Amino acid sequence: MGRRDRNIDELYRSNLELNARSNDDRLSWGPNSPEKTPGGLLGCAVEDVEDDRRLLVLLNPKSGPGKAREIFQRRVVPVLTEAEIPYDLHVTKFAGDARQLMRSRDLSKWSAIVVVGGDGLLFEVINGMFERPDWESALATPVAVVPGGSGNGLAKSLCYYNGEPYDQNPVLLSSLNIVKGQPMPMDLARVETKSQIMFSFLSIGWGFLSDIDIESERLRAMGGQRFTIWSVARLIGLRTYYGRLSYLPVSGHQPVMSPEHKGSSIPLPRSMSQTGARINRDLVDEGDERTMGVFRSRSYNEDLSNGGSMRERFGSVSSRSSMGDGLADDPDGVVGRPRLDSFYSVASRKSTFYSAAASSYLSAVGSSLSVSSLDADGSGGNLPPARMYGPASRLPSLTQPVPSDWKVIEGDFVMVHASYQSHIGSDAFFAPSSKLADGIIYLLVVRAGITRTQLLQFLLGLSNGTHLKCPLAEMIPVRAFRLEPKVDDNGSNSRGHVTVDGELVDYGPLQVELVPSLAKILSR
Ligand SMILES: Nc1ncnc2c1ncn2[C@@H]1O[C@H](COP(=O)(O)OP(=O)(O)OP(=O)(O)O)[C@@H](O)[C@H]1O
Repeated sequence: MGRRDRNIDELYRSNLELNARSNDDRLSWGPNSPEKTPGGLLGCAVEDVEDDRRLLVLLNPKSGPGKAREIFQRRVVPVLTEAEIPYDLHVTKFAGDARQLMRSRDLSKWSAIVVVGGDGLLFEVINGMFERPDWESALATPVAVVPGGSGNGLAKSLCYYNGEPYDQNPVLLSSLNIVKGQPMPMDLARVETKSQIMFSFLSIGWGFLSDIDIESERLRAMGGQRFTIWSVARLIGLRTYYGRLSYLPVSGHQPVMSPEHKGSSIPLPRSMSQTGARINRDLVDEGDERTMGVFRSRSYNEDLSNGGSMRERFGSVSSRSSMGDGLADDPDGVVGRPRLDSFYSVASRKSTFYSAAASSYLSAVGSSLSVSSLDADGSGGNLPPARMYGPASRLPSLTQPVPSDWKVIEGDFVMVHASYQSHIGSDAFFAPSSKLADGIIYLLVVRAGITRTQLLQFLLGLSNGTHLKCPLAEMIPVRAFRLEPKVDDNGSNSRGHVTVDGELVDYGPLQVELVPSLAKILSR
């Protein structure tokens, strides 16, 4: 172990001791700042070690309670300085800024992309990577997270996977992941709605938990507390939503549910067509043709276990919706189903482009950043229209029936929530069995009929992973699923919300399939 490593380890140990002594001042590293400690945080000479790492740090000053700048300057910079890792900092100016940056920059300049903020900022970064024709090589650049948001589900999950005590000092642990971590494969979910394709690293939700997430936005200044307060409000005004859930179970995995649930009678499903629901009319019209689909789950599972490059496994498709041609245009040919839909108004994205030149920068010693290194012409005005690239779907389209070996449940739900990480928030231990790259979506289903008391028990259990003892809460490991919330005749959403990684998406049908090990994240 070199001196630099020893210094970082010492930093880690001394900070844990510091935290044990004082819970009031976890920020306290002493008066260090990059300007004040040109020789490193501990004032030690550091050996010259061959290290060509350079980070791009994206910081959302509006994350959570708005402390991301302070967190970065006081607690991350000292670690990077000690490790002598130079970085370029971009402070986001508006929602979508990080996404545009990821779409338009030469990522080969950086060894990793560090997100200082919440899960929403990482969602932008990942989806920006998929807006590049070279998405596959973009995804080879690992991401890293420093928790500064309200939820911070991925940061907490990483600590859980590594057996580290997140609550003692999440920022330090995340910083150590950056300087000492290795790129680890991470599953992503490909999500398709009627108008969008996106890639998710954390969760997808409909109903109760998503309602809390979105409706508590007005309490953002409170940080994570906002979820607790709004949970009480939603418990009092408990809502149910009608819809249909179809899923492909992971073979060999049994659903996890409470003993009470196993014996309880669940309300019988109603037929969607009899209710006059507008959901997926094609499915109703096509009737038994669902067995004709070529996208059988058997081949889906085989795909999952195959090796090879992502292109070999899935093909590659770009969605060119705004241009209206609706055809997949991958020059290498398309293995999967061509995309017919599209999204993103090209005009609106262009009009909201801001140059990175307007951002402020900080640099570790010896890493001063010239503005031009981020934004060559300072204008940023010549971006190509946004398109979504990435692996093609192996599922039937949203308007086609699901394969015959999928399971289907229909009726009233309190929530459906899915995740591929252990934690969907720093205090929401959603899927204790989940791993970073296990190829599994954990699908939590809570049907109508649950009482407020039971739901309260569920919420309390969510902090320590005992929520599945709650009657009517069922956790199903799946490879893919389709959610079809009933949309009112007037197109409204019955006050419910659908979210992807905590971001609001259109209320309507969506389809999700896990793509194993699609991204890389720095972890130990
Ligand atoms: N400068 C900015 N001003 C306003 N919004 C921004 C800015 N930069 C990013 N955003 C948007 O803010 C949203 C929330 O950001 P972020 O995820 O960092 O914090 P959070 O929502 O508090 O945390 P979490 O997602 O973990 O709950 C994201 O959707 C992102 O697009």
